[in-house]
Amino acid sequence: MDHYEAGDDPGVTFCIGHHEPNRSLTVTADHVIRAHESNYDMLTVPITTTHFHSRVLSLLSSYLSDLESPKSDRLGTMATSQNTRPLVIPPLTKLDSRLTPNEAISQLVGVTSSWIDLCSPDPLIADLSRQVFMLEVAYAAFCGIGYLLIPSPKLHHGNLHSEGVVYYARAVQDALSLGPYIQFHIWLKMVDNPEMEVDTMGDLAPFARQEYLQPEPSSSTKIDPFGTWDAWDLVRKTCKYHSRLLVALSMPKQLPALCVQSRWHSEPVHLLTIDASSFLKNPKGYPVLSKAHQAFIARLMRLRTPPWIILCNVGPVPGLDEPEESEGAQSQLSPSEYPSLKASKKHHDPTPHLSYIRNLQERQPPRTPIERFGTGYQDYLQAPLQPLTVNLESITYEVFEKDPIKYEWYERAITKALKDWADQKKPTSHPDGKVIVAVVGAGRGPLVTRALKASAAAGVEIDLWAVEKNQNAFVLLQRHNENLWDGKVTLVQSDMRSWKGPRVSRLATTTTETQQAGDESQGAGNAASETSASPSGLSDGVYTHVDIVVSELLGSFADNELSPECLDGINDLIHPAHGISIPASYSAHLTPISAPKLHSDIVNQTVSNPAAPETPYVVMLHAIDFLSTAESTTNTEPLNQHSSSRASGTSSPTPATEFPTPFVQTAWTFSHPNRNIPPPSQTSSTVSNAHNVRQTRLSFPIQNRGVCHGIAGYFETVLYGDVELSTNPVTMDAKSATMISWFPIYFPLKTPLNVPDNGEVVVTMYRQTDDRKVWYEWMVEVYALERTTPTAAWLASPVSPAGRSGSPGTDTLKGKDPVARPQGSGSSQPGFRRVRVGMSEFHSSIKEGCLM
Ligand SMILES: C[S@@+](CC[C@H](N)C(=O)[O-])C[C@H]1O[C@@H](n2cnc3c(N)ncnc32)[C@H](O)[C@@H]1O
Repeated sequence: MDHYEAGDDPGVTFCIGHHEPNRSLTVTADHVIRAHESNYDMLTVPITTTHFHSRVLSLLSSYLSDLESPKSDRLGTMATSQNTRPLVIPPLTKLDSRLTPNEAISQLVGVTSSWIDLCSPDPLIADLSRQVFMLEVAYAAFCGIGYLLIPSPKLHHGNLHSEGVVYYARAVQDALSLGPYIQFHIWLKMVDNPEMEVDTMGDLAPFARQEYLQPEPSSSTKIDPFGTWDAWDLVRKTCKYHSRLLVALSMPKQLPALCVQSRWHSEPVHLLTIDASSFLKNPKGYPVLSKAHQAFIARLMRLRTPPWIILCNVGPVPGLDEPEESEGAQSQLSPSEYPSLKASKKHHDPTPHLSYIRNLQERQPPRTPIERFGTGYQDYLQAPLQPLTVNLESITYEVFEKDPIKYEWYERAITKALKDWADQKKPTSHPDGKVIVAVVGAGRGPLVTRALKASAAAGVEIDLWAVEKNQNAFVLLQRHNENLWDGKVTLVQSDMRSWKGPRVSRLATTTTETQQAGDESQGAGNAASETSASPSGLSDGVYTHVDIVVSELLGSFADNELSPECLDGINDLIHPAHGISIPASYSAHLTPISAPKLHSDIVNQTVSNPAAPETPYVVMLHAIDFLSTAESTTNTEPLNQHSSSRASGTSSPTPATEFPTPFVQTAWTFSHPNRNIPPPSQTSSTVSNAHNVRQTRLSFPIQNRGVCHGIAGYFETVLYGDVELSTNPVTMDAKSATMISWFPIYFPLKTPLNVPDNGEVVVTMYRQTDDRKVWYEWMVEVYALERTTPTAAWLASPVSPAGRSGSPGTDTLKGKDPVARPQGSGSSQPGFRRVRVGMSEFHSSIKEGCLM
């Protein structure tokens, strides 16, 4: 592949904003220019003023003073007409907002009021909050605001936990229609820490009437690592994965476990807010972020849409919130250049947090060639190739040929096979003693070149044949044979399934003649034609076997581009005793994933393409979360999360300590030559493909609750001996690191399935065929672990986010994969049983099946 100079990479540019919660001015274009001069890219603005806040509070208190205490009606409901009598907030006045439609508006992120409580259990407070929110959204939309930051739902009300999030979600759903050009960012903490959720002066929450609150004898103060994610999940589901509904993630001083970081990495985090309190101080007293924070930011910045960073409570923008500071010069210093605070005044940096983040931007690790190769393909859904019915373009072959590993590994495999052939003194199928090698599906010929190199490296003479059905690529093969290969290769333009095999002369060969001969045994339509430099006396030639067949017909899920069917077509041509196929075998691997972005894209596509949710896609998986991981979630083993695509693009190896290792299992395997193909039926003219049907049912323990949107698929292949290729994230580094030819495959679920903590996902999958095409069928079941008898063990092992105590129903784990198995096996634990709590429909890609 191309070599990139480090200087070629423009790197990531951070977009950085400034948040001042009490900004009390009308932000104009001048202010924005001043912010730009200070090196900020944008500013936040509150939609309404303290005047509006006071107005709502006085309205509420006078209303409450006239109100009778809430009572239940005869049916025991508190929602009587008396209790829900509406309090209507009059429209905004000029004192209620400083926002005005001006040239600055596109550089602003509006912030709705944080003092409301859309989740309040008191219908009066919830409704009042909803009105405030709607007035603010409507006014922001009127002014032309494009981005809104919506403070998070309040999760704790006395003893009630997350009960009102659905009211919040419903209000956001309305807001999406009210502001049709606004992107809504729900401002969420990474974890739910009840102690961090404190009411401040003027908040509406404390006005909730006691009658609606549960008594609070033992209110839990336990941190729930997935508590805020749960709230987000509810909101985005209510809003049907709306494309304008995004996450603003607040980065805490103490980062949560990797499994929580991974979860947020898979969600549409478009704003990342960093409060001054999340910074540490370096020895010189300057604000810096911990290594873990830096790594998390680096991870987010490699996403297809990197989030904007908003700095909060970091002091004023010079000349804006505090005009006297405007003289201060903006500094851009590397950490070593940071002056001591005690240093002279001329080094005073008025925006040290911003300088640090800008410096961090400069220090982002350069993207690897592979990352650059895949730029723009992260989470981009591509339909798999139809290799038999569609002839590839030259540019597609060109992309394949950039792979720095694949061809190298093929050459190693062929070299080893030839050496072994010679060492084992195996007879050859050629009367001259040459080993007959056929590259089938030769494309533009890179494997042909490698086979010639392997022959030279091994010191073993070969008779080389190249078979290709793409007539356009065949032109290049002819040209290469003349210019690169010295006419040493016999070219056959044919579908390999109708090729009769190599013909050799019993006579000694010469290489003087080039001729094209119709294969008399073929019909005119699919005639195989040979362009041959040898042997001479072709008319006397006899068909013989191939000793080594070399092919590269693999798809992202191994067999999905019909390698088994194509190689079956030449199975009988391979020498029955000594013949070798490179690859010797290949297997499909899978694991369930959370992939909200892919789900949202497929939902959108379904409008025009009803088959969209039942299509397996080739996709460079990036914003995903592995639901089943093989090790403790606090594990920090290095891992490349993603592999690559068949087509245009590649994987993005991610730095170490990024992801818990996924639990990836083998679905099925194919081997070649296949000595077990049943003989053709006496009673049917069509050849049965039933032997290429496969089925599997695999169980995946789930540590942390989440949503299963679909299944990620990978492949591994043994080319020859110990020479292997892999896109499986668990083995790819060991087997074929930096290979770029394939992205993973993704089997979506029409309806995502929620999975509980310590749950289990069971995937059932088929490879189906009707002798004309091949397709896949898949379904997912979700199991929860139910306690049947109380045991001391259960009481002593509550659900732990940082390391599960056991997993249910792993009885189908057959230990096929050489990875550490998740601990425990819930179904075999005494006192537990598996309960099915969710199930997808059977999905089938028959409409998009691969034609044989
Ligand atoms: C993935 S490409 C590989 C091309 C080349 N070997 C390489 O590695 O760059 C697969 C090639 O096999 C060819 N092919 C697929 N099925 C075939 C068949 N049944 N008979 C002949 N060629 C086939 C395709 O046209 C394509 O050129």
